[in-house]
Amino acid sequence: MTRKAKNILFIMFDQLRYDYLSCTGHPSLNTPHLDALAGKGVRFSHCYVQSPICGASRMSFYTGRYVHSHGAAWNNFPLKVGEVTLGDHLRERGMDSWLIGKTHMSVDQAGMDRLGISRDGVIGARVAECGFDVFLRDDGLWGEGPQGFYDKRRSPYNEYLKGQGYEAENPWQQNANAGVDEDGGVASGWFLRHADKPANIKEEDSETPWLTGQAIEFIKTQDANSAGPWMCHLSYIKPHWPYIVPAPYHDMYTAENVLPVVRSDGELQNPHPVYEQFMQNEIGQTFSKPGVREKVIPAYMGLIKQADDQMGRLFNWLDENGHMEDTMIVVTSDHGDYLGDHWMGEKDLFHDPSVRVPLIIYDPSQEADTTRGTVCSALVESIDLAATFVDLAGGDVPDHIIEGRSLLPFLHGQNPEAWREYVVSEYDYSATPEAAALGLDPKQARLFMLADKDWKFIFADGGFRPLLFDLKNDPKELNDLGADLGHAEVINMFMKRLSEWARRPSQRTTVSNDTLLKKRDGSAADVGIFIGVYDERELPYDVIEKTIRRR
Ligand SMILES: O=[N+]([O-])c1ccc(OS(=O)(=O)O)cc1
Repeated sequence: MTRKAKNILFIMFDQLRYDYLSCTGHPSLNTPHLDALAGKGVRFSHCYVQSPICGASRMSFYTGRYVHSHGAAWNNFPLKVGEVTLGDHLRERGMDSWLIGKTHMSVDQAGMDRLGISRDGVIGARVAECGFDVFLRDDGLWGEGPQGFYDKRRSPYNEYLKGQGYEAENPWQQNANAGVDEDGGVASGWFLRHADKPANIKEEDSETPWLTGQAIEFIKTQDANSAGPWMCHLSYIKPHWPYIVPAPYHDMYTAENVLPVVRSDGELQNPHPVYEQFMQNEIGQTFSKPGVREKVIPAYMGLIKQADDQMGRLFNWLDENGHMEDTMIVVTSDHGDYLGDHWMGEKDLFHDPSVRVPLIIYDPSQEADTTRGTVCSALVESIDLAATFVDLAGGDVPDHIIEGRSLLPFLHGQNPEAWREYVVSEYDYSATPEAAALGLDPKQARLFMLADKDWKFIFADGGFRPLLFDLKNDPKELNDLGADLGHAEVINMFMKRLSEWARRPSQRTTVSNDTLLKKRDGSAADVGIFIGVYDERELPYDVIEKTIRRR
């Protein structure tokens, strides 16, 4: 029997840097389970997200479209009701599309109201959840301040913890993301100085194992109902902040395992004004203080180690239940984490620690046997996954809607024709304090990164000069050449590419390219429209006799 991928398990971690797995080069963070998956599949070494911020990046994963196309450009900017999602494409091809975990999707309520779509119906429920059917939605940020919760939804995770006997009002905040201080009080994981404490929760109750258990339950249900084929988006919140992890992971790594920081004094001298603002924010300042990385990074590594162990648990279960034979497994992240590199914390800008992500794809199909254990260095964008999944589900990828390209040819040992020469990522910081500090109108607070293997170019709207990094000679991206007149030619080349990219027909989504090509052959005369004809004898006899001159 020929082996063939039937289902897709699309696993996303949140804020997982491309270089924090052993298979991507980390020298002391050992991740044998993810490494083993890479050994059975293909690891893509140059995968970039469409925006280094969660919400915008995810909407690109879930639509296969650039941020500039779908418009949901920052966290909680609603995704337009009209956007066609991965779920829509897959269901059309007979594959279900399920969610377990985080999407950061905000519903376009005004759009739903305008079209009279209620969330109570199947269609409305899917539109409100980014095209997914929801097995479990948990965005994993149950922070609570004087004005209430960041996330107004019911927290299924808190309900689970309360069911397990945790008595706090908000055990996500008081247990899963907090330790215990010297006086027995709550040592909140929001404060980085507590990152080395064990979280005050049983390891098996913490977020990553809990969600893994949910995934196993989901697949059991599918199996019991003989359902499928399915695409399941298993979407973890970790290793995203708060940086705190339960025992035994909290002290598996020490300051000695922390990689040397990647930053230079030169970056502080005359920096680009936008970069300067982000470096100067509280996160950048804190991560630049002595000792902070040494506190935080071991916890970040512990969270990844725990995630890898949970991958071992999940892959084992899949294996025991025959699903390693029929399920494509994809592992990636929505963006990275600066962790103090380049004097930055968080993400937001375009240095590799922020915009580059790990991507591993395991395809059980026989066609993929020749590429197992290989590394593909093609320039890949996160929007390529939607195209890949649609390709796997069957039929042509609708390239007038999905802007990414299928990676199946790479997985099957073929060389796709005319692969892209550069990747694009965008950042709309119009709603941030950094934009306010720079005195920018919302229209101006936008950045566009274009990168190939040699150069990374960042166009900054608002009248600023661009940024430019010579990746061949400065792979750590420490020397911004954007103001260097000697590089005018490279900058010009990228300005042309930006212009080419910006002109793509991204909004012509209601007519396929095939339809356009077919229209060229059709004649308006066939339907009785004769434009610019001087003499009826120019037309075929029967067109005239059977239509215009007919009595
Ligand atoms: O400002 N916030 O509320 C915020 C910022 C970043 C953030 O992280 S993200 O990974 O979900 O983008 C979540 C919330």
